[in-house]
This record gives sequence, structure tokens and C-alpha cells, in this order.
Amino acid sequence: MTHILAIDQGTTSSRAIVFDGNMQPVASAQEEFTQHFPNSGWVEHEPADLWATVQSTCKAAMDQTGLGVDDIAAIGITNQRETTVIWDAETGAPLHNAIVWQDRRTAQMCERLRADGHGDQVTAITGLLLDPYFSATKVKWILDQHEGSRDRAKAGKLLFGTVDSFLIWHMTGRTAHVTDATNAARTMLYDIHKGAWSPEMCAMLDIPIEMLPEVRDCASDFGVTDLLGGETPIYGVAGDQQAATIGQACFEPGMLKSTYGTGCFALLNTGDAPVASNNRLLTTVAYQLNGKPTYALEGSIFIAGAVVQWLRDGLGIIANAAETQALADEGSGNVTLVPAFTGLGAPYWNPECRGATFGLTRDTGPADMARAALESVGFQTRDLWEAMRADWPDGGDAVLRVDGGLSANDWAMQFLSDVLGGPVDRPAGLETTALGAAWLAGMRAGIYPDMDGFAATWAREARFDPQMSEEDRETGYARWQRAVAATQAV
Ligand SMILES: Nc1ncnc2c1ncn2[C@@H]1O[C@H](COP(=O)(O)OP(=O)(O)O)[C@@H](O)[C@H]1O
Ligand SMILES: O=P(O)(O)OC[C@H](O)CO
Repeated sequence: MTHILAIDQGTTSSRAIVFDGNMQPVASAQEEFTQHFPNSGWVEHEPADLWATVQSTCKAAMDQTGLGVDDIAAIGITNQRETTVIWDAETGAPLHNAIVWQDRRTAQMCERLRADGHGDQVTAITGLLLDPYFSATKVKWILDQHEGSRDRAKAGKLLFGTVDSFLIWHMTGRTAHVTDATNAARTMLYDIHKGAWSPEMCAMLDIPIEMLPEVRDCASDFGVTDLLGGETPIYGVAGDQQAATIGQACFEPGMLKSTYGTGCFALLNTGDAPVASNNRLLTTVAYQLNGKPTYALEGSIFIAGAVVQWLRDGLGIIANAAETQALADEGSGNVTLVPAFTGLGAPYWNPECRGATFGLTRDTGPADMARAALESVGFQTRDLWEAMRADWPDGGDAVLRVDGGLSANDWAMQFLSDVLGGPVDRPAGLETTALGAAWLAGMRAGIYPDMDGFAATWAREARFDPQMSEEDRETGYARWQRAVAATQAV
């Protein structure tokens, strides 16, 4: 019982990583699955694909190690958040495809709820903003499509879950209907102050409370699975951005991390009291241990690494993401790209606007576009940083810890430090999300250190300090702000 298996069920792929007794990754496997776009702005996954790729990647990772079921002390799960599944409690058949967090189909529903004056109530109870991003309106949408589904849900015949919950139900032989507090906090159905499902939110959206899973601490007993051919406990669960916050050991109030994958999600630990945002950030649960929640302010940006993918797949000006580093160096810096491909997230929350480019000239070329794309990631983070500083005035000295695929890009990280005017730290291990889930499970299983011991193992690979003049920084940021305003005005 020396190793931990971490499952990272993400938006575009499922991954399984085996960590040894020293919390080092020793094997990993990854598998992509099909994204479904049935309508403009709609994004779906087939639940069976999520479950199948989790099974196959776990097997593939385990096969690489030569370890057996008895070597795995526990499993930790981390997952794409908010994505919504409803399934039959007996057969497991999904009532609908999973509606993914990026899906905007409930934008009008949110608009109507806002017009009916529900916006403040939603924020007061859930810490979130009334936006299609979260699970609740997706649940309502699915139930609205299927006559009689609410009665079935009330009778316990239909279950709702975020992806962790859906996976655990399958992993435990269709028995455990559970989730953790971080995933619950993203549904817009959870009262983050009371630490319980909100009857008010359920009533507002006509969602039977009976269909919601039981909420547990992040390190707790989520059930036993025969996934590895024996009995393995599931001891750790956290939404992927919270798992990265844990993996980055942001355990003290004021510590913050930003993860640059498809999108960018920055979380600032605010300690044991939820901080209400005056700047359109989200108040959420960072983690919950021993029955005690620790809260965070979160800024969610929908497009970060995805803008680099667009350079590759949409424009065809690069062959792979890493090429942007050298290209950006040659860019003029005169082009501004606002990658509002699916609207804008925090702090603008504008689901309707779309991307725009400014400053094009006849000699604009791939290098300028690559630079503008990487700059957009830095500028969007600055937007969040400004909002966080305003909500949490003590946050000015914090060092931003970064991770995720795009954080490997030195040019982007240097620009990020420049535009923030503060240091940026990149850790030695970039598997922070999976590590967070592994640590939760390993700590609970008694093979990994406690919180302080774990935090002491965090090591820096690189620090980026600002090199840009104050004048350039502020001129550049003002250019970005004008571009965002113009983008929203179109
Ligand atoms: N060297 C790089 N420079 C710029 N972007 C990168 C680089 N490497 C990866 N990316 C971007 O990072 C993203 C992948 O990061 P990852 O953390 O695996 O994301 P996710 O978990 O959301 O799929 C992709 O969008 C890719 O374009
Ligand atoms: O799967 P990722 O890494 O794109 O993360 C998705 C987030 O959890 C959405 O809130």
C-alpha cells in the first residue's frame, strides 16, 4: 500500500497518474474523447465516454507500473467542474448527454431569472453569479425537456451529479451517490454558508432536492471500487481548480494560484470566512477538511491555452503550442486580441460578446498574432488580479503560483509578471492538479504527510520578476482595457 492513483477527468481528456510514496508521479496515461457541439454555443460529452476513458487510462497507467491492486492505498479524483449529468438510478442510463461547463444554452434562462430579481439571492446563497457556467440551470434545462422527470427524481429514480459524482457511482458498483464540498459549491444549488444544499435554490429552479448527492469533505470515505480488480477506497475528491490550489499548497490566506489550461482559473485563499466580491469574482470553497471549509475568491477565464490552440487549428500559423514562445519574441506588440470566443468570464461575465482583434496593419503576421495571443492571457489575468486586490486589499504582496500547460511558456510567464508588476512562481512539478487529488487520498490513507508537511515539499522551478517599466505596463494595460470595452460594444 505504497502508491496512490489519481484520476483527472478533464474537459478534453481523461488522465490517470500513479504517484509513489514520495508523491512523485511514476506513470500516467491520457485519452481524449469526442466533444459534441449540437448547436451554436452548446457543448456536450457522452457520459459513457467519460467513464470509459477513466477506466482505460487507469488500466494503462497501472500497466506501465507493474503494480497490483494491493500496492494502491487509495484513489483520488479530480474533475472538470460544473459539467452536469443526470442518470437513471437503476440502469445508469443518462437522461441526456452531459452538459459541459462551457455550454451557453441557458443564457436566456439566466437572463429571465435576473430580470425576475433573483441575481442577488443567488450570489448571497451560493457565492456565484447567475450565469450558464454553473450546473443549476443546466439541470433545470434537462428536466424541462423530459416530461415526468421531476416526479422520477423526487422518487429517487433519477440522480444528478457533477462528473466526480457520476464516476464514483459507477466505480462503487452503482451504490455511492456522493460528491465533495468543492464540486457542490459549483452547482449553484449549494449554500456555501450553511454547507448544505439550498432548498431556496432548488425551489427557484424547480429541482427536486432528492436527486442531489450527499456532500462530504475532500478527504473522506467516498466508497470502495473494484476498478483495479480488488478493493480500493476512494479517499480524495476535489474539483480540478481546487485540486490545483491544494497541489500548489496555497493553504494560507492570501496565497493564490492560476492554472493555464484551456481556460485560466485563479483562486485566492481567503481563509475560513467567505469573502463577498464587489468586483464580480466568485466566492467558492477552496477545500473542506475535517468538516471545516476554507474559502477562496475565484476568477474564471474561459479562453487561455485555447487561444493558442486556435492559432494552431483555426489559423494554422503554428504547428504546435510551444512555437508561440519564439514567435512572440518577434511580434510587434501592436496587435491586441480579445479572445472572447465564448463570451467573457470574470470579471466581465458577458456571455454574448465575441472575440476581436485590434491594430491590424498590412504587415501584421503570425508573430504579431502569437504575441497578441500570449499577451491576452497576461492581460486577462491582470483583470482578475485587479479584482482580487480590490476585494482582498492585503493581497498586494502575494506571489502568483502558476501551473497548467501554458505555464510552460517562458515568454507568456515573463509577460504575465510584467503586466502584473509582481513575481510569478512556477513549481518544479507541473502535475499540480493530480497531485492535489493524490495528496487528499494519500493523507487520508495515512501514507502522505499532513498539510504542513505537504506544503514543505512545494519547490520552485522558476521565478519570473517584472522587467517592464511602469509606464509600458500601464500603457499596455490601458490598451487592453480599451479593446475589451470596444469588443463588448460591438
Ligand atoms: N508551450 C506552450 N505554450 C503555449 N501554450 C501551451 C504550451 N503548451 C501547452 N499549451 C496550451 O495549454 C493547453 C493545455 O494545457 P492543459 O493543462 O493540458 O489543459 P487542459 O487540462 O485544460 O486540457 C492547451 O490549450 C495548449 O494550447
Ligand atoms: O477541465 P479543465 O482543466 O478545462 O477545467 C475546467 C474547469 O473545472 C471548469 O470550471
